[in-house]
Amino acid sequence: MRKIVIAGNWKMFKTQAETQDFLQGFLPHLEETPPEREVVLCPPFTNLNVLSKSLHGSRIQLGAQNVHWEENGAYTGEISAPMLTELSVRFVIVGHSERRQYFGETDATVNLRLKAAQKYGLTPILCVGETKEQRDAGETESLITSQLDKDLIDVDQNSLVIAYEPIWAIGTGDTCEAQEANRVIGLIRSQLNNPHVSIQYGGSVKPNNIDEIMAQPEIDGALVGGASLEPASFARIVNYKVNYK
Ligand SMILES: O=C(CO)COP(=O)(O)O
Repeated sequence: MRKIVIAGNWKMFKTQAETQDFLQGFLPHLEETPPEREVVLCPPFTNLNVLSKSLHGSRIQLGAQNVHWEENGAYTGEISAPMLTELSVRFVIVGHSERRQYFGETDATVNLRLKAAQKYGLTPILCVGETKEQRDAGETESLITSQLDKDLIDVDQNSLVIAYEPIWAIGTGDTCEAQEANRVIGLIRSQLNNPHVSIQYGGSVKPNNIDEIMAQPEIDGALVGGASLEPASFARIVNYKVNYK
């Protein structure tokens, strides 16, 4: 069964105090959220502890934004999978384009991180997607195929979420047309060997486009950046309406 997974990627936003304010505004809205929708928050590492206590017993799942492939060691600035699972973290974003672009993440290190996450019972959210230049050059399909081929070597597709995040749509307000996102996600699905993998769309998901995005048959959820920082807008996203016309 493909699950619906709506995840907020907070990137490098929110102190612990701001996180508490967010929860106060956001949690009441979850009463309207259909139970089959998984709601995930991926805050900065520094907020995981406070969230793991505040969310105990709540339906919100915790996610991290990165994980190292070793269990421990001399890797200044990195966090390991056992450190995350101790805080009840269930998901981890791996291979986000900002990690690939600014921090030297490669398909080889993405692959190591995916396998380490799974080894410790974390469900990775693998991000793939093309730049504007690659899209304009007609390279979207080949780029995504290459990312999937390399990233998923020896990765268990029974415990995996994929996010299609076209880089040109991230933080730009320039959303990928819902039908086009649906087409690319269908293509990603055709390259997997497990039909039950949930595949999200990410890139300028907002309250005013979530209904159309979620109406697409191939799209199983969303990875939301900016619009997940504000309680009312993230609430509208997780409470998307299914009767979109
Ligand atoms: O990168 C993203 C989620 O991982 C998308 O960010 P925005 O929703 O701010 O475009």
